Amino acid sequence: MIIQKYGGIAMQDYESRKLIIKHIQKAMRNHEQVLVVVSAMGRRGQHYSTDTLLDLIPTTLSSVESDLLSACGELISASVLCAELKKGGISTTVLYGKNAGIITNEAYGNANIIDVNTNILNSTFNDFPCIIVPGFQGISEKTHNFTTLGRGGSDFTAVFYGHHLKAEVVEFYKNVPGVMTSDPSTNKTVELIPIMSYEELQTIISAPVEIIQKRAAKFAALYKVPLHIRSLYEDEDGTFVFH
Ligand SMILES: Nc1ncnc2c1ncn2[C@@H]1O[C@H](COP(=O)(O)OP(=O)(O)O)[C@@H](O)[C@H]1O
Ligand SMILES: N[C@@H](CC(=O)OP(=O)(O)O)C(=O)O
Repeated sequence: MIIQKYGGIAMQDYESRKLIIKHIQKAMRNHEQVLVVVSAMGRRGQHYSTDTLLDLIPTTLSSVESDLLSACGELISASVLCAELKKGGISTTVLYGKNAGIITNEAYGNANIIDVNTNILNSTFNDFPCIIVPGFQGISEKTHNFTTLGRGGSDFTAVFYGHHLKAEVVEFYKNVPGVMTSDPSTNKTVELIPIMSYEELQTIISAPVEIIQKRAAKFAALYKVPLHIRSLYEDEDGTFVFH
Protein backbone atom coordinates (compact mmCIF):
# COMPACT_ATOMS: atom_id res chain seq x y z
CA MET A 1 0.00 0.00 0.00
CA ILE A 2 1.04 3.53 -0.68
CA ILE A 3 0.07 6.84 0.94
CA GLN A 4 -0.13 10.08 -1.03
CA LYS A 5 -0.49 13.45 0.65
CA TYR A 6 -1.76 16.49 -1.24
CA GLY A 7 -1.41 19.87 0.48
CA GLY A 8 -3.27 23.14 0.11
CA ILE A 9 -1.43 24.20 -3.06
CA ALA A 10 -2.00 20.86 -4.79
CA MET A 11 -5.69 20.91 -3.83
CA GLN A 12 -6.26 24.58 -4.63
CA ASP A 13 -8.18 24.43 -7.91
CA TYR A 14 -9.73 22.16 -10.50
CA GLU A 15 -6.66 22.26 -12.77
CA SER A 16 -4.25 21.16 -10.06
CA ARG A 17 -6.70 18.51 -8.86
CA LYS A 18 -6.65 17.09 -12.40
CA LEU A 19 -2.91 16.50 -11.85
CA ILE A 20 -3.69 14.86 -8.51
CA ILE A 21 -6.11 12.50 -10.22
CA LYS A 22 -3.40 11.47 -12.70
CA HIS A 23 -1.00 10.69 -9.83
CA ILE A 24 -3.68 8.68 -8.03
CA GLN A 25 -4.48 6.70 -11.19
CA LYS A 26 -0.80 5.92 -11.65
CA ALA A 27 -0.51 4.80 -8.03
CA MET A 28 -3.56 2.56 -8.46
CA ARG A 29 -1.93 0.86 -11.42
CA ASN A 30 1.14 0.03 -9.32
CA HIS A 31 -0.33 -0.60 -5.86
CA GLU A 32 -3.35 -2.54 -4.61
CA GLN A 33 -4.24 0.04 -1.97
CA VAL A 34 -3.87 3.82 -2.16
CA LEU A 35 -4.61 6.04 0.82
CA VAL A 36 -4.93 9.71 -0.10
CA VAL A 37 -4.54 12.36 2.63
CA VAL A 38 -5.73 15.84 1.71
CA SER A 39 -5.35 19.34 3.16
CA ALA A 40 -7.72 22.28 2.91
CA MET A 41 -7.78 24.02 -0.48
CA GLY A 42 -5.35 26.89 -1.07
CA ARG A 43 -3.99 29.55 1.22
CA ARG A 44 -5.41 32.64 3.02
CA GLY A 45 -7.85 34.46 0.73
CA GLN A 46 -8.93 31.33 -1.12
CA HIS A 47 -12.45 30.39 -0.04
CA TYR A 48 -11.93 27.16 1.86
CA SER A 49 -8.36 27.42 3.13
CA THR A 50 -7.66 26.92 6.81
CA ASP A 51 -6.72 30.58 7.35
CA THR A 52 -9.77 31.87 5.45
CA LEU A 53 -12.03 29.70 7.58
CA LEU A 54 -10.33 30.74 10.83
CA ASP A 55 -10.60 34.41 9.80
CA LEU A 56 -14.39 34.00 10.05
CA ILE A 57 -14.30 33.94 13.83
CA PRO A 58 -12.74 36.26 16.40
CA THR A 59 -9.16 35.34 17.27
CA THR A 60 -9.25 33.40 20.49
CA LEU A 61 -7.30 30.53 21.84
CA SER A 62 -7.93 27.27 20.01
CA SER A 63 -11.25 25.87 21.10
CA VAL A 64 -13.97 23.37 20.27
CA GLU A 65 -15.40 25.79 17.71
CA SER A 66 -12.11 26.83 16.09
CA ASP A 67 -11.10 23.19 15.60
CA LEU A 68 -14.55 22.29 14.30
CA LEU A 69 -14.31 25.18 11.84
CA SER A 70 -10.79 24.46 10.62
CA ALA A 71 -11.47 20.71 10.32
CA CYS A 72 -14.15 21.66 7.75
CA GLY A 73 -11.44 22.73 5.27
CA GLU A 74 -10.07 19.21 4.94
CA LEU A 75 -13.59 17.72 4.92
CA ILE A 76 -14.48 19.96 1.96
CA SER A 77 -11.31 18.88 0.15
CA ALA A 78 -11.95 15.19 0.76
CA SER A 79 -15.55 15.42 -0.49
CA VAL A 80 -14.64 17.39 -3.61
CA LEU A 81 -11.72 15.17 -4.61
CA CYS A 82 -13.82 12.04 -4.00
CA ALA A 83 -16.61 13.37 -6.23
CA GLU A 84 -14.12 14.29 -8.97
CA LEU A 85 -12.45 10.87 -8.81
CA LYS A 86 -15.83 9.13 -9.01
CA LYS A 87 -16.78 11.27 -11.99
CA GLY A 88 -13.59 10.00 -13.64
CA GLY A 89 -14.74 6.41 -13.03
CA ILE A 90 -12.33 5.77 -10.16
CA SER A 91 -13.55 3.53 -7.33
CA THR A 92 -13.03 5.52 -4.15
CA THR A 93 -14.64 6.62 -0.91
CA VAL A 94 -14.03 9.04 1.98
CA LEU A 95 -13.43 8.02 5.61
CA TYR A 96 -13.51 10.73 8.25
CA GLY A 97 -14.20 11.25 11.93
CA LYS A 98 -14.44 8.06 13.96
CA ASN A 99 -14.15 5.93 10.80
CA ALA A 100 -10.72 7.40 10.06
CA GLY A 101 -9.67 6.07 13.46
CA ILE A 102 -7.45 8.88 14.81
CA ILE A 103 -8.26 9.43 18.47
CA THR A 104 -6.76 12.39 20.32
CA ASN A 105 -6.75 14.19 23.62
CA GLU A 106 -8.64 17.51 24.04
CA ALA A 107 -5.70 19.82 23.28
CA TYR A 108 -7.54 21.85 20.64
CA GLY A 109 -5.29 23.33 17.96
CA ASN A 110 -2.42 20.96 18.67
CA ALA A 111 -3.90 17.68 19.81
CA ASN A 112 -1.88 14.59 20.61
CA ILE A 113 -2.88 11.29 19.09
CA ILE A 114 -3.53 8.83 21.89
CA ASP A 115 -4.98 5.92 19.96
CA VAL A 116 -5.51 4.72 16.42
CA ASN A 117 -8.00 2.24 15.06
CA THR A 118 -7.36 1.18 11.48
CA ASN A 119 -10.01 -1.60 11.40
CA ILE A 120 -12.51 0.36 9.33
CA LEU A 121 -9.79 1.61 7.01
CA ASN A 122 -8.50 -1.91 6.45
CA SER A 123 -11.96 -3.39 5.87
CA THR A 124 -12.90 -0.55 3.52
CA PHE A 125 -9.88 -1.45 1.38
CA ASN A 126 -11.69 -4.75 0.67
CA ASP A 127 -14.30 -2.74 -1.27
CA PHE A 128 -12.35 0.30 -2.50
CA PRO A 129 -8.76 0.33 -3.80
CA CYS A 130 -8.52 4.05 -3.05
CA ILE A 131 -9.59 5.78 0.17
CA ILE A 132 -9.48 9.51 0.85
CA VAL A 133 -9.04 10.84 4.37
CA PRO A 134 -9.06 14.47 5.48
CA GLY A 135 -5.70 15.31 7.04
CA PHE A 136 -4.94 17.50 10.06
CA GLN A 137 -7.71 16.16 12.29
CA GLY A 138 -8.79 13.60 14.81
CA ILE A 139 -11.65 12.91 17.17
CA SER A 140 -11.28 13.48 20.90
CA GLU A 141 -11.56 10.41 23.01
CA LYS A 142 -13.82 11.87 25.71
CA THR A 143 -16.18 14.21 23.87
CA HIS A 144 -15.90 12.95 20.27
CA ASN A 145 -15.28 16.52 19.11
CA PHE A 146 -13.13 17.25 16.07
CA THR A 147 -9.59 18.20 17.08
CA THR A 148 -6.69 19.42 14.92
CA LEU A 149 -3.07 18.30 14.91
CA GLY A 150 -1.24 21.63 14.65
CA ARG A 151 -0.64 23.75 11.55
CA GLY A 152 0.73 21.70 8.69
CA GLY A 153 -0.77 18.67 10.44
CA SER A 154 -1.86 16.82 7.29
CA ASP A 155 1.78 15.83 6.89
CA PHE A 156 1.57 14.27 10.32
CA THR A 157 -1.65 12.44 9.38
CA ALA A 158 0.07 10.96 6.33
CA VAL A 159 3.20 9.85 8.18
CA PHE A 160 1.16 8.52 11.11
CA TYR A 161 -0.91 6.30 8.82
CA GLY A 162 2.29 5.41 6.97
CA HIS A 163 3.63 3.84 10.14
CA HIS A 164 0.42 2.19 11.34
CA LEU A 165 -0.57 0.78 7.94
CA LYS A 166 3.02 -0.22 7.12
CA ALA A 167 2.95 1.73 3.85
CA GLU A 168 5.72 1.07 1.34
CA VAL A 169 6.18 4.82 1.06
CA VAL A 170 4.48 8.11 1.91
CA GLU A 171 4.52 10.50 -1.05
CA PHE A 172 4.17 14.28 -0.70
CA TYR A 173 3.22 16.22 -3.83
CA LYS A 174 4.57 19.76 -3.62
CA ASN A 175 4.92 22.94 -5.65
CA VAL A 176 8.71 22.41 -5.59
CA PRO A 177 10.76 19.57 -7.19
CA GLY A 178 11.58 18.07 -3.79
CA VAL A 179 13.68 19.08 -0.80
CA MET A 180 16.17 21.72 -1.95
CA THR A 181 19.29 23.01 -0.22
CA SER A 182 17.10 25.90 0.98
CA ASP A 183 13.64 27.38 0.32
CA PRO A 184 13.55 28.22 -3.44
CA SER A 185 10.93 30.93 -2.86
CA THR A 186 13.50 33.01 -0.97
CA ASN A 187 16.77 31.70 -2.45
CA LYS A 188 17.75 31.69 -6.12
CA THR A 189 20.72 29.32 -5.91
CA VAL A 190 19.28 26.08 -4.68
CA GLU A 191 19.77 22.46 -5.64
CA LEU A 192 17.59 19.41 -5.28
CA ILE A 193 18.70 16.89 -2.65
CA PRO A 194 17.86 13.48 -4.21
CA ILE A 195 18.42 11.35 -1.10
CA MET A 196 18.67 12.47 2.50
CA SER A 197 18.54 11.02 6.00
CA TYR A 198 15.78 11.70 8.52
CA GLU A 199 18.30 13.71 10.53
CA GLU A 200 19.19 15.86 7.51
CA LEU A 201 15.52 16.44 6.77
CA GLN A 202 14.84 17.60 10.31
CA THR A 203 17.82 19.95 10.17
CA ILE A 204 16.77 21.56 6.88
CA ILE A 205 13.18 22.31 8.00
CA SER A 206 12.92 25.95 8.93
CA ALA A 207 10.15 28.44 9.68
CA PRO A 208 8.11 30.17 8.37
CA VAL A 209 7.43 27.75 5.49
CA GLU A 210 8.26 24.17 6.39
CA ILE A 211 8.74 21.78 3.49
CA ILE A 212 7.31 19.08 5.80
CA GLN A 213 5.75 19.71 9.21
CA LYS A 214 8.47 19.33 11.87
CA ARG A 215 6.32 17.08 14.00
CA ALA A 216 5.72 14.79 11.01
CA ALA A 217 9.44 14.65 10.17
CA LYS A 218 10.26 13.76 13.78
CA PHE A 219 7.65 10.98 13.82
CA ALA A 220 8.94 9.63 10.47
CA ALA A 221 12.48 9.56 11.87
CA LEU A 222 11.35 7.75 15.02
CA TYR A 223 9.56 4.97 13.12
CA LYS A 224 11.65 5.03 9.92
CA VAL A 225 8.67 5.75 7.69
CA PRO A 226 9.94 5.95 4.06
CA LEU A 227 9.19 9.37 2.56
CA HIS A 228 9.20 10.60 -1.03
CA ILE A 229 8.87 14.37 -1.50
CA ARG A 230 8.21 15.27 -5.13
CA SER A 231 6.69 17.67 -7.60
CA LEU A 232 2.98 17.78 -8.37
CA TYR A 233 3.78 19.11 -11.84
CA GLU A 234 6.75 17.07 -13.10
CA ASP A 235 7.33 13.35 -13.18
CA GLU A 236 10.85 13.63 -11.73
CA ASP A 237 12.29 11.63 -8.86
CA GLY A 238 12.29 14.33 -6.19
CA THR A 239 13.72 13.51 -2.76
CA PHE A 240 13.76 10.15 -0.98
CA VAL A 241 14.15 9.95 2.80
CA PHE A 242 14.56 6.42 4.17
CA HIS A 243 17.62 6.14 6.40
N1 LIG B 1 14.38 23.22 1.73
C1 LIG B 1 13.26 23.42 1.02
N2 LIG B 1 13.09 22.83 -0.18
C2 LIG B 1 11.99 23.02 -0.91
N3 LIG B 1 10.95 23.79 -0.51
C3 LIG B 1 11.05 24.40 0.68
C4 LIG B 1 12.20 24.25 1.50
N4 LIG B 1 12.00 24.96 2.64
C5 LIG B 1 10.83 25.54 2.55
N5 LIG B 1 10.22 25.21 1.37
C6 LIG B 1 8.91 25.70 1.00
O1 LIG B 1 7.98 24.68 1.34
C7 LIG B 1 6.85 24.85 0.53
C8 LIG B 1 6.04 23.59 0.67
O2 LIG B 1 5.36 23.25 -0.45
P1 LIG B 1 3.78 23.25 -0.54
O3 LIG B 1 3.42 22.63 -1.86
O4 LIG B 1 3.32 24.64 -0.23
O5 LIG B 1 3.40 22.29 0.64
P2 LIG B 1 2.01 21.86 1.24
O6 LIG B 1 2.02 20.38 1.04
O7 LIG B 1 2.11 22.25 2.67
O8 LIG B 1 0.90 22.55 0.50
C9 LIG B 1 7.42 25.20 -0.83
O9 LIG B 1 6.55 25.99 -1.58
C10 LIG B 1 8.70 25.96 -0.50
O10 LIG B 1 8.57 27.37 -0.65
N1 LIG C 1 -4.72 22.90 6.32
C1 LIG C 1 -3.91 22.77 7.49
C2 LIG C 1 -3.13 21.47 7.49
C3 LIG C 1 -2.06 21.29 6.46
O1 LIG C 1 -1.26 20.38 6.59
O2 LIG C 1 -2.04 22.11 5.40
P1 LIG C 1 -0.93 22.06 4.19
O3 LIG C 1 -0.73 20.61 3.80
O4 LIG C 1 -1.54 22.86 3.05
O5 LIG C 1 0.33 22.65 4.72
C4 LIG C 1 -3.01 23.97 7.67
O6 LIG C 1 -3.07 24.89 6.85
O7 LIG C 1 -2.27 24.02 8.62
